[in-house]
Amino acid sequence: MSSQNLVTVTPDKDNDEIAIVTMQRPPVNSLNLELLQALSKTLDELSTSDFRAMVLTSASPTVFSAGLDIMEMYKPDLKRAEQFWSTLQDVWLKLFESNLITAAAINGHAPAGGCLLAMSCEYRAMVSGKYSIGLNETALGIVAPRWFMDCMLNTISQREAEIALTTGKLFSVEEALKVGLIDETAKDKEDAINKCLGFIEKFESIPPLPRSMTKQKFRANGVQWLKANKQADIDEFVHFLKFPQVQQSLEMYIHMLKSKQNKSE
Ligand SMILES: CCCCCCCC/C=C\CC(=O)SCCNC(=O)CCNC(=O)[C@H](O)C(C)(C)COP(=O)(O)OP(=O)(O)OC[C@H]1O[C@@H](n2cnc3c(N)ncnc32)[C@H](O)[C@@H]1OP(=O)(O)O
Repeated sequence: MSSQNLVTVTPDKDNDEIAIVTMQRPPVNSLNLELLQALSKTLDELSTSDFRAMVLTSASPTVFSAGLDIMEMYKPDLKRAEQFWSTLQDVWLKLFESNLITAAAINGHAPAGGCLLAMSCEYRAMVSGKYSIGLNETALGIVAPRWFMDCMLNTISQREAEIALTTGKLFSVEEALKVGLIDETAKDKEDAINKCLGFIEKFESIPPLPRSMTKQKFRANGVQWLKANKQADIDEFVHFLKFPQVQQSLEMYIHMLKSKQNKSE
């Protein structure tokens, strides 16, 4: 699939000022460099378009996004790893600070980087079922960067976030609702999108500029650090990937994912 098709933008059928942004990198929307570049380009285009709101969702029937593509971190080409991390930073900044009203229709699992994308939006509706969401990095032997933590702190309490991150917790849908990691549950993807549209409707009579400026002021603390430390954060990521223990943990995790597949055959 060409990178142009990795993300689609469709106006909502009843309101052409709302963009339905769909990630479609089968099977699990793992965030590789090309999907991140497609997301980054889409966010640039939306920021200068007539759209005033967006709903982020996925074309997969059971996965919103499986997070970062582990193959980008396992035995990486270091130049590509730099570009990969820099693009992830850009996607986060563009989504977290977007002028648009942003909502996520989480139609399946959203671990790690998938959770980050959802938390970067202003509102989350998640389909009920045996899905999970959270920042599970420590369970994989890796450390979520500071700005992932800041993003979670914009969503749930510091205490819940610290316990969740240190234990690598993946929340069930019900648990996520209880701590406020998601705002509502939905019965299916269509219902999740409708709930996002309901959230967007709240701003019908609010002028867009003061709205987005207010949002950005709330979010400024989280983004200031990354803006001031972008290159240091990239260097830390690349340095981190060079540790043999990190590569071993990733190898074991990849093995676990593949053997899980074999077991169910
Ligand atoms: C600056 C300081 C240092 C910073 C250090 C790094 C910080 C890194 C920050 C974020 C990290 C991440 O985002 S890591 C990714 C974390 N993601 C996960 O743990 C999820 C892993 N996947 C799953 O649990 C499941 O796949 C699923 C629940 C999402 C879906 O399950 P399902 O049964 O539907 O699908 P399969 O498990 O059979 O998977 C299908 C297929 O996809 C491959 N796969 C799954 N996830 C990933 C992934 N994240 N990256 C790459 N590939 C993935 C899986 O292996 C299967 O592949 P094959 O069909 O080839 O076997």
